[in-house]
Amino acid sequence: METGEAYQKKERASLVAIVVLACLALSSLFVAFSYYCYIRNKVSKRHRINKKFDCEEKGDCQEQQEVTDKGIQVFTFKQLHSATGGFSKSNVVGHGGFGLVYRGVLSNGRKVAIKFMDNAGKQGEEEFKMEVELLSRLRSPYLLSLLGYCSDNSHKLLVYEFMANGGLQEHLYPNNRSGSVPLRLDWETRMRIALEAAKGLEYLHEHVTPPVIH
Ligand SMILES: Nc1ncnc2c1ncn2[C@@H]1O[C@H](COP(=O)(O)OP(=O)(O)OP(=O)(O)O)[C@@H](O)[C@H]1O
Repeated sequence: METGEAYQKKERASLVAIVVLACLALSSLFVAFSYYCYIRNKVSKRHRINKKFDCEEKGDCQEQQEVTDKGIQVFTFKQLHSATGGFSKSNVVGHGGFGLVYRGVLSNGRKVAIKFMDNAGKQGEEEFKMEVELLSRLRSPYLLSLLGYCSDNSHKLLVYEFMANGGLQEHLYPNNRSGSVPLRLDWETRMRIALEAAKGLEYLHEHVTPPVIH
């Protein structure tokens, strides 16, 4: 007959054995899972590289378009070059504080406005990325959205939705070089434009952190 003390000892030993076995099982599971993640990451990396080489060989890299977490596309200079017919003069639609603005058509047929930065060399990569980051946070139905950008050291460009009717400024002061035909606006339309422009400003001043004040 086992004494009560011996029985308790046995019970403790089996409890310790169970705990040790459970810990071992958990650690093996953890090691196996980490190894699985590592292999999966490696395989998908290789897959991405192969795809990149494939598309570069075939010359159709549009499908592999890089997109930031804010949904902003990262274009190559080559893509924007071909979208604007080699930045041809005939595609210049304006000139602003950033630089020349070109009309362009992306490979998927989307019409865009491409702002080509003057003196790109003077602005650092980080500074430009910060600007892109700020612009990509602006989302309002009253503002033109930034669709993407390109930054390859010597070239910095921003890609926006294209305003088919040109900017409001051209309609207020139609004798500029963009050549857009002034719209005939009734008073109701003028009031709507003024109200929506004010809503765009309100968004920039009141709903963006830090506020954009120009
Ligand atoms: N998205 C667009 N679609 C069509 N045309 C555009 C677009 N963006 C700019 N433009 C044209 O390019 C011109 C210059 O625009 P841009 O925004 O660079 O200068 P801006 O209005 O003076 O502003 P900023 O001083 O901030 O650069 C506009 O007046 C307009 O004719």
